[in-house]
Amino acid sequence: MTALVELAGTHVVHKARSGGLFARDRVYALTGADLTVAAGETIGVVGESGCGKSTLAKVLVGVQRPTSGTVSVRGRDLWAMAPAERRAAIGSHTGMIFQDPSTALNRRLTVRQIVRDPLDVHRRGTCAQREERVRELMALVGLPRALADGLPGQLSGGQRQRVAIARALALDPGLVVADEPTSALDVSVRAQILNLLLDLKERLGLALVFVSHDIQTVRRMSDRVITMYLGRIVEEAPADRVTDRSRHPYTRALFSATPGLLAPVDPIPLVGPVPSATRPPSGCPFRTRCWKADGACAESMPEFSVSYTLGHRFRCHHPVEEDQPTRELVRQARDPKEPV
Ligand SMILES: Nc1ncnc2c1ncn2[C@@H]1O[C@H](COP(=O)(O)OP(=O)(O)OP(=O)(O)O)[C@@H](O)[C@H]1O
Repeated sequence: MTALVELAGTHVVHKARSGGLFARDRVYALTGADLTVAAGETIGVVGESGCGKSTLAKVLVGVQRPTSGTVSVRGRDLWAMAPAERRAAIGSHTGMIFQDPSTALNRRLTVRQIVRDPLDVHRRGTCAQREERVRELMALVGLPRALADGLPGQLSGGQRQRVAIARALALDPGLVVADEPTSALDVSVRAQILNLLLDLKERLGLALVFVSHDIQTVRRMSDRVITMYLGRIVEEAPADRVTDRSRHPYTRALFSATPGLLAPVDPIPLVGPVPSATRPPSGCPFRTRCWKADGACAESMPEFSVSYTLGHRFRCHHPVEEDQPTRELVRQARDPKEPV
């Protein structure tokens, strides 16, 4: 498999927003992320709000510079490149689709100008070739030609997201990262946009990284699913195993709480809230809510273990047995004195 983009030991640490000018608080938005995105695959990213999904997405497309660690695009360290070279690499290899097309698109530009913008910035082809490419892209995402001179404010939410997708595809990138691409849209058009993304992925051989709170959709769209917790990737599993054969207790809990996936089973009860990303717990970040946690979990963050099945890895001192039914875990979590 050719790696399009690769993260190695990548960290993102922010200054806390609420802390004031001289505050020392740091937000550990992404901690030690290792990830390879290969040509043509779809990776779904799941986890609770604030766990670092958007940060991971932005790091993959070069919008967010990591505090440490590397981001390699086709084998070359993105942040070791000169700025002009980096901009060219980001533009030609990656595209990003944001959650809300009404804020992501410049309201004063026409559809034609928005879709053409990356071609102008990266000086692709002649003027006539750029116009031809805009027509091609609009057709590709199912936008009628008549909308070329319209403004974003004159379009429906679904049409605006199609414009954003056309712009993301303008330079023919190998990887498109979609961060909650349908959550700002009416329920009736969500399926159309998801189907469009899947169709484009097939037709263009794109790799797709898909971030969403909608776990059912992530599972349906993806080849592999990544679970994040408090800035860390804690599990990576093939999509057809992640629902009921995942090994990390947190992944099992997350999927057990998603209606319709594991019926009939109650959600695994977790104790307490997600800790603050400014003060993550020592060792495994999930230990404060995990029914399996013991002293070892407070001591160290386990390394990734590789399961029997290729492409499945997880970081846990006390992983769930592969064939252990989730309803058994619900019982254990309700009565932690039961042997694990
Ligand atoms: N620019 C920033 N400055 C300070 N903190 C930030 C910044 N960007 C993100 N964070 C914090 O980093 C953590 C990870 O944020 P991120 O947006 O990646 O999470 P997320 O999983 O995408 O959340 P959601 O699902 O709610 O969109 C959060 O605690 C967030 O508040």
